[in-house]
Amino acid sequence: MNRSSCTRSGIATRPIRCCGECERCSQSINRSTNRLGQVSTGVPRLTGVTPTELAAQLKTGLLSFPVTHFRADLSFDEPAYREHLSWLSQYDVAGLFAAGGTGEGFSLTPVEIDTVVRAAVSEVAGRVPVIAPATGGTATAIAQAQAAEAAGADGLLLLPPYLTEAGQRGLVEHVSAVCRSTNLGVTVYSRANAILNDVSVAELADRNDNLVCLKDGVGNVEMMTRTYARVGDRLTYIGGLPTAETFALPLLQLGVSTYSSAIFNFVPEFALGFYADVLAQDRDAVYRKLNDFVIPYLGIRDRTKGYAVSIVKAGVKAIGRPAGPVRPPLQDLTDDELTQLTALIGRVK
Ligand SMILES: O=C([O-])C(=O)C[C@H](O)[C@@H](O)C(=O)[O-]
Repeated sequence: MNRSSCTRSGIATRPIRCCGECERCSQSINRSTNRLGQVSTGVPRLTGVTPTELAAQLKTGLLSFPVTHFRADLSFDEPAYREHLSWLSQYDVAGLFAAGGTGEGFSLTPVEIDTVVRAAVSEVAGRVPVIAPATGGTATAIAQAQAAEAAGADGLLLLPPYLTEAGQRGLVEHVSAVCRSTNLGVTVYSRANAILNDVSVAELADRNDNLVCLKDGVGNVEMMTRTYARVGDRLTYIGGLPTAETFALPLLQLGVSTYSSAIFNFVPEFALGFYADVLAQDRDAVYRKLNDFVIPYLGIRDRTKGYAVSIVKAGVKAIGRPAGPVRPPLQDLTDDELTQLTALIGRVK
């Protein structure tokens, strides 16, 4: 990208891709590196969006968590994935989280995650920030963080490590080690076996300048209230419970300004309309849409564990944009459930 086509110069938010050469972009890169004061990974930033800029950007709109496309043999189907991102790109979102939970990041190898992230970075071409996943134990998550930076991702989503339970002190050290390993802005996902309390979130925010977002996958009103009371606007708060629309209106009152939308994959206009109603705090419209679609959708989703992801792949199939099967240990919806979902989607499309 040459200096004259740098899309960051002269605009406040989107698009965010940086040329890395013009005065504004060089300053941005230097400011980011100096301000973090952390050990450099030796990997040059490819985008120049600072952690602070990323946090500000993510709260300007809905967040897209695309499914990851597989062929019948369960290999990654990059052309179909890219086509899906290209189709979704006509809609206005604030960020794209590649290979997150909905994207079955937990079922991808590190090499596959790198391929998916690079495909997303290339396809999105700087229109919105691309956030890459990091998961597993600390060493694995650090390796993924560094791969994400090298791939040109704009941020990192740190997912819970697998299997083991952990205390708050251990979780703080895990998250801090990953933050120290990267210049990218980090979103930590508090969920499952890695639920952070308010004291831990505050300590993490103090210790790690590049920890910029907390994604809440718990929905504990007291804990969210305590967290916002203690940490305030130092972080951007992202609603990340399964089918996040369900909780979006009440969580807005608790400082959670945006959320990850899995249904955006197959009913993007409905998802964006819902988000607009939430922001406008239009209770009647939100509850109408919950009754029309979201609550009946939960009725199908809750039939089997793991369906929160499987039903999204079924949704894209229902609208004629199949993304292939889910990988085990998830299982696909039955034909009967797919028929019910297709009818439900027909009510709001
Ligand atoms: O990492 C993920 O995909 C999530 O857990 C976010 C989802 O998009 C969730 O918020 C949802 O199902 O709406």
